[in-house]
Amino acid sequence: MQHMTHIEDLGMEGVHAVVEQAMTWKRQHPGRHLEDVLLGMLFFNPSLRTRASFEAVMARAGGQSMVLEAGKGAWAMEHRDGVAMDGERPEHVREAAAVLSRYVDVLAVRAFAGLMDDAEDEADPVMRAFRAHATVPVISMESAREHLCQGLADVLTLRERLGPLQGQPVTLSWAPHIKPLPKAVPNSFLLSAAAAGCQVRVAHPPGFELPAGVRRQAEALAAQSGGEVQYGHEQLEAMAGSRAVYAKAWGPVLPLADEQAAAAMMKAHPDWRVGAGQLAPASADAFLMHCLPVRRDLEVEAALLDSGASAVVDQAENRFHVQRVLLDMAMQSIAGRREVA
Ligand SMILES: CC(=O)N[C@@H](CCCN)C(=O)O
Ligand SMILES: NC(=O)OP(=O)(O)O
Repeated sequence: MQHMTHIEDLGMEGVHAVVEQAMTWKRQHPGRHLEDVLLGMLFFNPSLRTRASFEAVMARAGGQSMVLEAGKGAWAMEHRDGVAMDGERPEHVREAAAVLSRYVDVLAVRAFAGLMDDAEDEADPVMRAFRAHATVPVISMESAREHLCQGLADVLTLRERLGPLQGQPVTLSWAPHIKPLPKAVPNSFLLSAAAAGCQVRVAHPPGFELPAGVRRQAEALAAQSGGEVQYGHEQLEAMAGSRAVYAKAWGPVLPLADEQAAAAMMKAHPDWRVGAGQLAPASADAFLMHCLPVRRDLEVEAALLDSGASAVVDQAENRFHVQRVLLDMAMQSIAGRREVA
């Protein structure tokens, strides 16, 4: 049984295999390869693309999906062990994961970062609890540490537009926001682009460093793939000659003294908003990436989003294509031992 929640579940070769298979299936539809498969989706947070793309894959491939929202329709859920459940969460992940596993073939979970403590978010306690207690494959729909499906769709987008990715310079740029956002998307872009062999440049103002464990892992993947990872505080410098510019808001290094200080840090660098000026030092055919949803004229200039340089809708489409492959791999990993006939 194969869980697919973190890049370590796939490794460098797995990232490559998923992206190449997705490219093949984009050209040649694989048909109803998920016939009779039931996907359970459990959301702790809102979603447009993730929910719609997983539901679309299941419908198109002959399977079915069911959606539950923890704390909204379904019970609010505790994930910690060893605590008396005397608060607002009546259900524990231990039972929820075990019970849902009796109904569905694959369980997909979205549980964003708590944004209180970087070490805790990096340890990814909610997703790890589902991995530990589900008896069917678990797929992450974004957790505290990573957004695996997004990172894979991002690499597919790069691969389609740039061809072989070895040594290709791509820039991940921090962007302003009204409040701290999770680091899962930048973490996963860094990890998957490094695994794909890119020269990844990460630019952010001081105080927004990505978690040390993620950076170490990205460097190890780059060493394996022949890629490279660079960090800097100069946005325009990081753009020079870049083939793609990924704009993303993420929160400061935590724990921070108070929420207001964190929000102030997010608003303190309005000149980091990504627009035509930021793309100017990049290569002439450089394109804009963003995982969406994006705040127009706050994170990214509306005119750039509306221009031919934007790849954000293609990126969102590619979620469908990589998830189709992940679901197929999940089913292959349990061939012959399904819980429900
Ligand atoms: C606005 C917001 O909360 N964005 C979330 C989700 C992005 C893609 N799923 C984030 O930045 O992680
Ligand atoms: N990019 C992404 O995961 O979008 P949603 O949050 O809308 O699912």
